Amino acid sequence: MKLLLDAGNSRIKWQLRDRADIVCSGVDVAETAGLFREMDDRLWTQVDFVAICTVRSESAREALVRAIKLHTQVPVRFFWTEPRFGDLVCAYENPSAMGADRWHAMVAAWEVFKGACVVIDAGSAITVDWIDASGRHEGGYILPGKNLMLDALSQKTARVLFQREQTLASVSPGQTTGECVLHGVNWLLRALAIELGRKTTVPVMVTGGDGPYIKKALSESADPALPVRLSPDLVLDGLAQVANC
Ligand SMILES: Nc1ncnc2c1ncn2[C@@H]1O[C@H](COP(=O)(O)OP(=O)(O)O)[C@@H](O)[C@H]1O
Ligand SMILES: CC(C)(COP(=O)(O)O)[C@@H](O)C(=O)NCCC(=O)O
Ligand SMILES: [K+]
Repeated sequence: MKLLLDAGNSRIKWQLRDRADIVCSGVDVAETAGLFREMDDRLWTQVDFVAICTVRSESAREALVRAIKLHTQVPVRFFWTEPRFGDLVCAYENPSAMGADRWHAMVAAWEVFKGACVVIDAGSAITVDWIDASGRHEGGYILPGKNLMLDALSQKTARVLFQREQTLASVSPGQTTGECVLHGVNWLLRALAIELGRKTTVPVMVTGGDGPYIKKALSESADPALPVRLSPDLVLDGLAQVANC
């Protein structure tokens, strides 16, 4: 069985897969021993390969390897952005500079649609990437995600004081600082989805922690005929494909 990891800037998501079956899974913020609390000794003996997609720092990458080596000595391999995978071709002149999460998300989306599509990953950062009908990556955008926007406001202003409430989905004009900030960020995410829905004629694949919010806004605003698919494990799906498991 293959252990697959997607180490994003906020959270590390992992799954133990037996081909397409997800046998065990977990998520945590840090690469500590507790990351794999859902695994037991019996499952660890069944792991024969570890595949990792990371956008974290080099020191975090090394810490992750140490955390894995506490449990298993099987090969651990990192997968980075490649110039191409099958028909999918990276737009970057220097593909290794593009986040490996973006690449593996695109690999998985291309496998699903096998045609022109947009991939939006609403994680710590929000990334939007376009693929044309031939598999050529046309390019994309990188924007701050919801938490990063809230962090920027609380750290770079003196008097914008608010509590975080992740569940608040309203976009009505706020009447307290907290409402103004939280509704404002929701409004921006919604505006992004509406703009995407208005401009896009090709299927949209959505992933990331704030993916459900983007998907909902897209579904409410775009042409009902526009295919919009939410796939929370998109990066792991792409990684599984590239790692050939
Ligand atoms: N339990 C949660 N912990 C952290 N972020 C969450 C959680 N639930 C939703 N989110 C949202 O998800 C975003 C992070 O998404 P995620 O896909 O985990 O990021 P990354 O891939 O960068 O690690 C945050 O901006 C936040 O708004
Ligand atoms: C843009 C990202 C920060 C997104 O990461 P995430 O929000 O999923 O943690 C990551 O893909 C990254 O570090 N990219 C490197 C720069 C680039 O893609 O051009
Ligand atoms: K992201």
